[in-house]
Amino acid sequence: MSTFSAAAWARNAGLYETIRNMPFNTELAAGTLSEERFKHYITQDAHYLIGFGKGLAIAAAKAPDPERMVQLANSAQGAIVVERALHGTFFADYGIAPEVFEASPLSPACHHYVSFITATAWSEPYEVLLAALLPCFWIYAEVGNDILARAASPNPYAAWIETYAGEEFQDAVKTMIATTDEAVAEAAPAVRAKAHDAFDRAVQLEWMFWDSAYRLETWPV
Ligand SMILES: Cc1ncc(CO)c(N)n1
Repeated sequence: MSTFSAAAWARNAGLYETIRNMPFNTELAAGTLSEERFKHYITQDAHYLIGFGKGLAIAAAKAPDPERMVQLANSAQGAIVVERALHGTFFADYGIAPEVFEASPLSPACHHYVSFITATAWSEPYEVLLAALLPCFWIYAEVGNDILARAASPNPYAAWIETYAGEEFQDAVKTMIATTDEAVAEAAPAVRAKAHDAFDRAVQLEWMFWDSAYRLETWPV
């Protein structure tokens, strides 16, 4: 049987192609993405990263051995470090005041994604939780590399691109893939099937997150 990650990626290869060609990512690479759309994105992403960090911290608590605990706890910290960077430099550069951020609601797509992660974190076993968190790493590593390869230079979004195409993030992703494969390899078939469902759902939610930023999504009522 192939590794979980190879099977999961193969199931989502078509959707990954769709994601990398989304207007948000194409325009970000070209440097033509509107500031309004990028601001919507980083505001929602700051909200998202707090939920993502919480999911990773719960995964750390569920980990079967101290090595994995430390790794996942470090990733939880990493998510908050990126969130702080958004809050610091990015919010300052784009004129997003802290109180404006505090008062901003999660968009429907962000709310859905964070709710999915926290529900999975509290209700599902370790293997399924890792599978739900893996696309957040893996899709960004692939999209980051893909955008870097075709990015216009200079690009107003260079700092964002470097975060995800950078070696530190790329290494964290490789470790997360290995950790997920190791966990799912020992899981019962029913758990492996749930892990696939969680991975597929997270890839869909990644698409929805970028799409919602592009549409400047708000609550309809
Ligand atoms: C929505 C989303 N998914 C994944 C990442 C990468 O951690 C991010 N910053 N935001």
